[in-house]
Amino acid sequence: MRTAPATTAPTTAPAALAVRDVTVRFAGLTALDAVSFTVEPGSVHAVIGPNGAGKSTCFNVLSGVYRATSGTVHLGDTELTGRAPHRIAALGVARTFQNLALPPHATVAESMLLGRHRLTRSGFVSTGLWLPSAAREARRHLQRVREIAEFIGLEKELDHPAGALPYGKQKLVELGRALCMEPQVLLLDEPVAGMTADERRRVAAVVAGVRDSLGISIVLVEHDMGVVMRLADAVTVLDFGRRIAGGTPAEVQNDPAVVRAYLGAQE
Ligand SMILES: Nc1ncnc2c1ncn2[C@@H]1O[C@H](COP(=O)(O)OP(=O)(O)OP(=O)(O)O)[C@@H](O)[C@H]1O
Repeated sequence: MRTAPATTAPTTAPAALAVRDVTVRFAGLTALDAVSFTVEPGSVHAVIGPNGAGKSTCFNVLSGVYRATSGTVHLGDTELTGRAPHRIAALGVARTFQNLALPPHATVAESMLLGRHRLTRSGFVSTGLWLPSAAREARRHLQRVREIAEFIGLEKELDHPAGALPYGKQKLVELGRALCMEPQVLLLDEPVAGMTADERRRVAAVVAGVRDSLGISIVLVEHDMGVVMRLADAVTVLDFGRRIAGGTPAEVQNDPAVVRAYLGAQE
């Protein structure tokens, strides 16, 4: 992996993502029950738990897809609770999807450029008329896309159709697109699911690089315990919608409640 590209994000102090007493109820079922945790700036925070524990629900609340029944989510002083997904993205919380969500015929560069949309000042009219200011802006965005592609090791594929790349690289394109939004927080939904061991290692290295070189906080919902234990600085463990443990990977691994939850899930 290359050295980190300088960020063009606003130079505000990195903010913590604070989840406080978040409850989500679906018709009689409590999917999340007063869950609290804090994602420290520049850390990888994993949310784990057996099937049905509430991980996806938590992810969907953070990204604005689900509305919490009660509780709050803040990024620094900014309240994210109840905002629409595009507003949350604009406030600096970008996400990737569990299933691939790339436009079918776009190149890697075009797919990543989509992530620049909210940072684009020129409207469609000036871009369509190819005004010099719009052309300058387009060049700047493309340059940034190139830097990020280099950072994630996709610079050679920029002009390839994204959909024709191997699965692992397509997932990296999605990650690149999210990085193109210059987020403060990146939400990764099972980033290594369905990957080969090589692809998993590569994605894990890129995620570590995003934290270490770009200082972006990462919330990781992931089933692969090897990846979680290697990458995470902190782990929140959910079971039946409740937070049953939290701490470093080593701490939660030896927590009797966590062991019980996972053993119970295998019965
Ligand atoms: N939209 C929904 N409507 C009704 N119930 C839901 C909805 N989304 C999730 N649930 C329920 O909430 C609970 C938590 O589900 P969730 O998908 O968040 O768990 P998870 O930890 O992500 O599970 P998995 O590891 O299997 O993906 C489950 O009982 C699930 O059936």
